[in-house]
Amino acid sequence: MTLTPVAPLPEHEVRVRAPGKVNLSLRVGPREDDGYHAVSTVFQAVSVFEEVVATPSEQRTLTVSGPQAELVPTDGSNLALRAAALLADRAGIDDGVHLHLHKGVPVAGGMAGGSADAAATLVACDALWRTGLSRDDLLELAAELGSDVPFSLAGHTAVGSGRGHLLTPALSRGEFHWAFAVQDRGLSTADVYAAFDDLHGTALVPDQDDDVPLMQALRAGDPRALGAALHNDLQMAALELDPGLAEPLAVAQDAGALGVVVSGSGPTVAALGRSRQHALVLAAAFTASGVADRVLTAAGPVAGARVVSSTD
Ligand SMILES: C[C@@](CO)(OP(=O)(O)O)[C@H](O)COP(=O)(O)OP(=O)(O)OC[C@H]1O[C@@H](n2ccc(N)nc2=O)[C@H](O)[C@@H]1O
Ligand SMILES: Nc1ncnc2c1ncn2[C@@H]1O[C@H](COP(=O)(O)OP(=O)(O)O)[C@@H](O)[C@H]1O
Repeated sequence: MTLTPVAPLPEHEVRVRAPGKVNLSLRVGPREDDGYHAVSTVFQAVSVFEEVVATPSEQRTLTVSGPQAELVPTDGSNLALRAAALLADRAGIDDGVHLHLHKGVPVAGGMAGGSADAAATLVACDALWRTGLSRDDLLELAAELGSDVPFSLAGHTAVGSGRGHLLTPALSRGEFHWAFAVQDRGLSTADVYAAFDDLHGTALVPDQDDDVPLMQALRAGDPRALGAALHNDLQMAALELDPGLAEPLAVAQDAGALGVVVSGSGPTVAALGRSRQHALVLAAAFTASGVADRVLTAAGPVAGARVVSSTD
């Protein structure tokens, strides 16, 4: 009798992709007693992705690759490891996991890369460990990890209230095309909110009615109207901390962007194009003028954190 060698089973591996975001509108109210500002924001998930690969392991460990990987902490402060620990705790699991993050979203760039890693890790470990938690349970854990994490899980287009963590899906037609001017230097979200307080003192409570034209532009799939309605209350604070951001803002305007805005707390600058082709023209203008360390193009909206492959 001859024995046919059996190929080893592939190691169980779950691969999840989660998108970055741009805040189409970010309206900031006063700082509340919990230290957070009440916000009203309209998020759009864009096709710049983080990928998280989760495999079983004795310990909980992490490796990182991609542009700016050296800027990402690999200790317990990493949002992905915090997400795995929180999920294990809530689900009563003490399995280890190895997480590999491949970063496509700028680090500390105002596009929620860390939040995307956390959301992707919740989805990956939930699948690996078969926790049986519901989507709503995962959204609750996401909100504990950070204000932007629920949106990274949900994706598409949504209005965020509270700290930005309470989401209402918003209607949006068609695709919008963006060019992003990315900087190697990051901006700390906490510092930008503190600079906002210094500039504005007692901010007004944000009013969602201010975003009616923006919501109409989304429903109509009208990039010109969307460009005119882009708004970011943190932009002045980001410019105060990083005056050099005036340059990519001006370059995009001169190159005919339909609208240009600092993404979230910055320093990434987002420029809206008329079409995919026009977004490439805007990206070329960023590159030619030397105002960005890296340039990306992307389309939105796209889905939130999703399993892309699983060996089991
Ligand atoms: C500005 C925004 C816009 O979407 O995104 P980023 O630019 O960071 O991507 C968000 O409000 C950031 O969300 P996120 O990055 O998840 O922040 P968190 O970890 O929750 O908070 C980091 C710090 O930011 C400040 N913070 C955050 C959210 C909020 N509504 N008010 C705040 O004052 C607090 O000082 C907090 O300690
Ligand atoms: N998985 C992660 N990826 C990136 N940064 C992380 C991660 N976990 C923790 N951090 C820390 O969070 C900071 C902000 O991260 P990031 O989410 O990229 O930016 P932003 O909040 O501007 O969207 C980083 O400077 C880094 O110190």
